[in-house]
Amino acid sequence: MTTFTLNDLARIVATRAAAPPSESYTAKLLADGPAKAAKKLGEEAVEAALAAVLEDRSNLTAEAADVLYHLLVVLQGARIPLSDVMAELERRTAQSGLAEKAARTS
Ligand SMILES: N=c1c2ncn([C@@H]3O[C@H](COP(=O)(O)OP(=O)(O)OP(=O)(O)O)[C@@H](O)[C@H]3O)c2ncn1[C@@H]1O[C@H](COP(=O)(O)O)[C@@H](O)[C@H]1O
Repeated sequence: MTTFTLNDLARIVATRAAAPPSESYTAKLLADGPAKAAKKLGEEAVEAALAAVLEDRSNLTAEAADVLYHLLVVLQGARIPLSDVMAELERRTAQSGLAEKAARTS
């Protein structure tokens, strides 16, 4: 059981964003512009979805890690703090997803 959190990784990403692109994959992705990190996020999400369909647990674990890391890089590039995303998720806990969907589509 690890104590490492998404917050810890977000802090690492924020720190590495300021590193020279030659020394950091995070900095290189961000230096290449928002479309590059967004494209990587999409690719990793598709790979994670494929692993889920194939019921490949170890690959899904690895691809899920890639998705979360690249999502944090995209958020860093957009200057959206992880806490804003968590606040949105917390707001949503007030209602079930099905109830929200029903309210939106009726
Ligand atoms: N968690 C990650 C992480 N997950 C995945 N990756 C990188 O994401 C890339 C995944 O893309 P691919 O598998 O498609 O590999 P690729 O072909 O090399 O990628 P491209 O050339 O297409 O960009 C690989 O280069 C991985 O190393 C990550 N790079 C960094 N981190 C974290 O960020 C920290 C800082 O890293 P740097 O910014 O490199 O210092 C690290 O210590 C980690 O904690």
